[in-house]
This record gives sequence, C-alpha cells and structure tokens, in this order.
Amino acid sequence: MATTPAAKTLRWFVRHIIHEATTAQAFASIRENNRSVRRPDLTLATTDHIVPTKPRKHVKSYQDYYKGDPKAEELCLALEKNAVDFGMHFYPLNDKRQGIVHIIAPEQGFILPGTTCVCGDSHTSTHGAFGALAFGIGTSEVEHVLATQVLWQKRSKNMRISIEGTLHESVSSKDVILHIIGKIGTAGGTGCVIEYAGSVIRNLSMDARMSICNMSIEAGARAGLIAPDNITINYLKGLPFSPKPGDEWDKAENYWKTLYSDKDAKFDIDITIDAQEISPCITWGTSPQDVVPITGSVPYPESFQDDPNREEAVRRSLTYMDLRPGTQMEDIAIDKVFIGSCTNGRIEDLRSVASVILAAGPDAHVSSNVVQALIVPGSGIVRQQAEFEGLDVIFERAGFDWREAGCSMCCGLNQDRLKVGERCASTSNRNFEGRQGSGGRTHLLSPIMAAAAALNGRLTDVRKYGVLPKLPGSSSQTRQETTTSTNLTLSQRNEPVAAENVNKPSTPKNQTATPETSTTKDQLKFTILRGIAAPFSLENINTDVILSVQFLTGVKRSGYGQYLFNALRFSPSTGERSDFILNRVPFNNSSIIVCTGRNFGCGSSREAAVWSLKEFGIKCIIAPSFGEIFENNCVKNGVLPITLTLSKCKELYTDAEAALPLEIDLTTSGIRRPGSKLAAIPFKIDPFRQHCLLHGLDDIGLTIEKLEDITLFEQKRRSKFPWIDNIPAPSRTKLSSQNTTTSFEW
Ligand SMILES: CC(C)[C@@](O)(CC(=O)O)C(=O)O
Ligand code: SF4
Repeated sequence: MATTPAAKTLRWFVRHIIHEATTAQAFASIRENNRSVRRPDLTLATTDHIVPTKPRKHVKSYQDYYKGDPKAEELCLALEKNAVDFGMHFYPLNDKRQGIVHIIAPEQGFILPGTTCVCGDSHTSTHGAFGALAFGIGTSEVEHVLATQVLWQKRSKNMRISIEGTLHESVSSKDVILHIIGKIGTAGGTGCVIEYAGSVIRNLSMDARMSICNMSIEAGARAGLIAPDNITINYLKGLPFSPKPGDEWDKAENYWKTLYSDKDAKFDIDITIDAQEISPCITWGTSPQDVVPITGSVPYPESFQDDPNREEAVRRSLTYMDLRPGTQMEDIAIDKVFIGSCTNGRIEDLRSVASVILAAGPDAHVSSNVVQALIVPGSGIVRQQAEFEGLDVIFERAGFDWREAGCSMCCGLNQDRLKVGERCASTSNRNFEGRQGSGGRTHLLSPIMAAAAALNGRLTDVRKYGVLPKLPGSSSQTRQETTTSTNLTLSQRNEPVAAENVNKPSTPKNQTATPETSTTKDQLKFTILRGIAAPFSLENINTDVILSVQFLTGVKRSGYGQYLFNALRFSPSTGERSDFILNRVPFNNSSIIVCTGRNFGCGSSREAAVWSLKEFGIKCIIAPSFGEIFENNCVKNGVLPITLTLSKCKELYTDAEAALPLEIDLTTSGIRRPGSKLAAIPFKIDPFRQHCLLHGLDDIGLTIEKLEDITLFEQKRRSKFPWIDNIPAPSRTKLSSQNTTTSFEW
C-alpha cells in the first residue's frame, strides 16, 4: 500500500458535545468495530432536538412522555444508553441541566477560552464566544472523535468583522448578526474563521456574544470567535467545569488574557461595520441573507438582475413565502411565534421578551390571529432562572405558551412544528424551506421583535413601544449564582465514578452489532466514475433542502435515498411528483451533480444529506464552493466533492444539460468529456483525501495507529494548561427510561 500523505494535521479536541440527532450511527459503528470511546470524561451528552417540550411535571414515566412519537423515544433512548454505557457526562431529561447542547455546555463552564471544541452540529460555532475554536462536524467525524479525540484538520482563512460605535436603542445582537449576514451573504465567510471585534462586541454580554457566534455558520463560516476579556472571565467564575479557584484559576486567567489578535494582525478578509447603520431587522426569504430593516419592504426580484442565479433564487423564495414584491414588512400577518433556540433561548433573551410585554401595558396579550406563541427556554436552568425572576408569569398572563427546554420549533424535528402554509416570526437561525415544518414559512428576527410581532399579530417595529424597561436581575452574576445553586442534581441523582475509571478508554460491556451502520472499504472507494450529470444552478443549496429535517429520525446510515430533495421532488401539500430535475428522465439516473451556484451543502451538519445523495446514486458533486462540513461528510462517505471555477462549472453545466456523460478520474484528478475533443479539466484535491478515497481507507483506523503520539501530546498540554482536563469526573447517571414506576423527579 502506498504511504499516506500527511497533508493535514491532527487536532486534539478538549471538549466534545453530543446530542441524539446526529450520533446514533457513530456509536453503532464504534460498537460494531469494537472500538472504545477514548475520552468520555471530555464528552458531554444530552437530548435536545427531538424531545417534546410539553410540561414535564407530573409525568408518570418516560414512555408516557414520548407517547405518540416512538421515533423520538428510540433516538433518545439510544443516546441515553450510549452516554451511560460509555461513561460520559450526561444530563437526562429529568435533570435541570438538560437543554440545547449549545446552551447547556457554556452554562456549566464546559467551554473555556483557548480550547478546541466539536459537536455533531453546525451551531457549535456558538462556543467561539469564549475565545474557543469550536465548530460543527458530521456523524462520521463524531465517530472519529469518539474513538480518538482528534480529527485531521486544515487551517482556515482568517476573517475579521469589526462593529464600531454605538448601537441604536432596541437593536440587539441578533440584529447585528442578521445585518452582517445580509451584508456578506451566506457564502461570505466560506472557508474562514470569523473574529468578531470592535467596540460593540466588547460591550456585549456573554449571552449576546453567543447569539452572534452561533450564526457564523449562516454566514458560511464554520467557526466564529471573540477574544476573551473580563466579561468572559466573570461569566466563567465558579461554574462546575471552570478551573478550580486559587492557583489553577489564576494560571488560567493569566493565559486567557493573552488570547487576542495582535494589533497589526493581518486578516485574509477584514470588514468594518458602523453600528449606526444597523436597524432592527428581519428576513423576508428562505435564506438567512435575505435581510431587510423592519421598516423596509419585500424586494423585487429584478433588483437582483446583475446576478441571474440570485434573481432566480429570490423568485423561488417569494413564491415559497407567498409574498408580493413591494409589500411593507410591517404589513405581513403571522400565524405563529417561536421564541427560543440555541441562538436566542438564553435568560437575557427571555428578559428582553418580558420587557416588551411590560412596555405594552397591563393588558398586553398575544394577538387573536396568532394561533400559538411559544417561549421555549434553552435549558432547564434558564427555565428555572426565568421562573425565579417571575418571567413565566408575565409570559403566561400575556397568552404565551411557556415550555420545557429543547430545540422545539427551531427545526421541526419534534412535535412543535409549523403546518403547511403557516407563517412564523422566529428567533431561530434558519429560514430555509420546510425548516420549521414542511411548507412552513419563517421570518427570522430578534426576541424583542418576536414579542412585538406576537402582540400585534403581524411583523412589527418594536421601537413603537419606546425605550424598553430593563428588568431586575439582568446582570449575568445573578444568573450564575442561580446556576450553581441548582447543580445539586449532580449529587442527588448520580453516583460518582471511581477515579481509576476516569481518563481510561471505555468499552461498554454489551457490545451489540448493528451491521447496517458502518461503511465498508468498497463503499468508500472512489477511482473513476462515468455517468451523466444533473445540472443545478441555485446558490446556497442547503442540507435542509437536500434532506429535510423530518427524516432525521433514523438510527442507521441507510434508508434516506427516497427522501432526497423531498420538498422539491414532491409537493408538500399534495405529495404529487414535480418536474424537478432528478425526477426527469434521464437525470433520474445521474451519478454526478454539476452546480453553478456557490456554497452547495451549506447549513446543517446532517450527514444524512450525503447518505441520501449517495443512496440515490450521486457519487460526485461539482460546484464553485461547498459548505465545509458537507464537503467533509462527502469524503467520509466516498462521495467526491470537486471545486471548480464558476466558468468551468458553467462549461460542464452545458454538457450536463445535454445529458452528455462525464468521466471523473480521481487517479489523475481530471474530468474528461468522452467523445469530445476538449482537454480534460484538472481539479485540485488534498492529497490525503485523494489517498483515502482511492484506497477506500477508514481514516479512524489510520488515526488509531497514532494513539501513542496523541497521548504524549495530551500529556504535554496537561503540564502546560493543567486546568483543561482537570474537570469533575463523569457521574453514573440513571437512564430516565428506567423511571418507569415512580414519577419523574424534576
Ligand atoms: C440536527 C439538526 C436539526 C441540526 O441541529 C444540525 C446542525 O445544524 O448541524 C440543525 O439545526 O439543522
Ligand atoms: S439550530 Fe435549532 S435544532 Fe439546531 S441545535 Fe440550535 S436549536 Fe437545536
């Protein structure tokens, strides 16, 4: 066998966070291949995506709570069993620390400045708010991290976005990030890590910083970060996973203070935005870049005619959103409101919502044409703090539905969903077609704007309520004190694990083989592919469109092909087959996609999008650029992503339209057009990737060969930064499903 080119470096991950929606297949392969989880002590697990958010008090049993949603029960049980069997930190449903991964991990001090963090979820970028390098990965990479705690990585480009000046009244951090995405576009940060800087960012609380970093992925960047400062340091003081007070804390604090960009640092892209140009804003379309100030109107597609792909996307968006160009945003009536998600489900978000209700007066009430106005705290601890401050009373009195923690209507994977045609004002992060439920329509906005919309029954400029009152208890210190005092659940419910079991690779006893979950060498191999290509021209084809969220309930890597581009291939209301390109002969037999739009596969990390493409028969995708997580997911599954210039993509698009075959030769890195006199088109591919694909190599196996080096590296890190893995040991947690006879203890 040829030697492996070492074009990339291994990066050690200090923190790994996992949830039920993207990990079942990873664990199944770990078990099937008799591998162990290398650092369960550095892994934090919870269930959040598919969990119901209906009241948990007085629930008799776990089975009862999931009644009517067997898939949810199966997925959550799988995660619980995996987390418990492998001995990870785990917060089950009946633990106050349960909630959305990106809210609970910071709450516990699990994310520290200068660390590296991954999660099978694109919004892992949230944690960059602590000056950590944090990004989303696909399920196969989750498996790699479980087995080794490292991944092969290449360096990203650097981008800095500075927001200078002072924000207008009622302009929140959500408006800042929506404004940025509107300006640079959803492909603007492709291949970059964004540093958010400037006076506005420096003055933001940690909650607000997290909302900004959270949506870096919507700006095309895999990670976003903010230099740690006193605000960061104060937030972390006294949290369960923070460094111990005394010498360890002092050392850590001194180190954290060195983590900033040099004054004369050069960035690949450097943008400055004047804070005064940012208004409360809102999206009108089906991409997070479709942003206008609330005082604006729905755009005319012709105004994008310089860019025909965008113009086409805008037309499609407006049809989907059922909006007429020129309509004032404030004239748009809504059916539902969703306040929550990993972007805006934190305590400050909830306080700001309450402040709008209070400003609207004692009779403020959700409008009668709003059928549901959900407020979903991001964690049990946020919920408890909100109740401690009496916010729940304000919400419920005004007719809002106060829920239990979870992702809820952000993604339509659980029972909180939009129906076909429903329009929602949502504080979440994605307005993709079908994101909140098949055929649903989403307008992204800030929590205060969502509150105003709920009260008025239409999109509303929150400034009409004047200066909003600041609610007592709005200092982050109050939140932290409460956080710590509720951590009692740890000692009440969990038994500590013996010290000798910590930091050792863990292998569960009952290894159960589930053969459909692992990918074989032959399935991973890619050498030469000959076939016809389906021509695509849209930009930003996201993974929600490739594989809609409602199909993410499986625990295997198969069974997704039939759902590929479901909402485009079949009408959401009638189920009728459309004339979408992949439904048409001969393109229903394509093995290649040629796309002239940038940023193919952006958005969610869901690897099932690649599994569905592959099962449908697509083995190669050619585009001007790709979402980074999607690109990695392709390679992990033997699907070849090829990046070519727009003009080359256009050339191949013409061939594709004429259904001429293409020959993709990975051995020579060239695309041939059989029967044509034109020269082969060369393409670039990272030598390590090429090697793995040509030989069908499982890179986990390759990494495992380096475990000794990794252990040495870890030891060195520990002597330099003793606090990074000197954290409380995982506790033995009882499965919530075992609470069948007694009531849930909430
Ligand atoms: C699992 C899924 C619903 C996800 O959380 C995954 C992701 O963003 O990577 C999403 O928001 O799309
Ligand atoms: S984006 Fe939505 S679904 Fe994804 S983690 Fe955040 S809250 Fe959950």
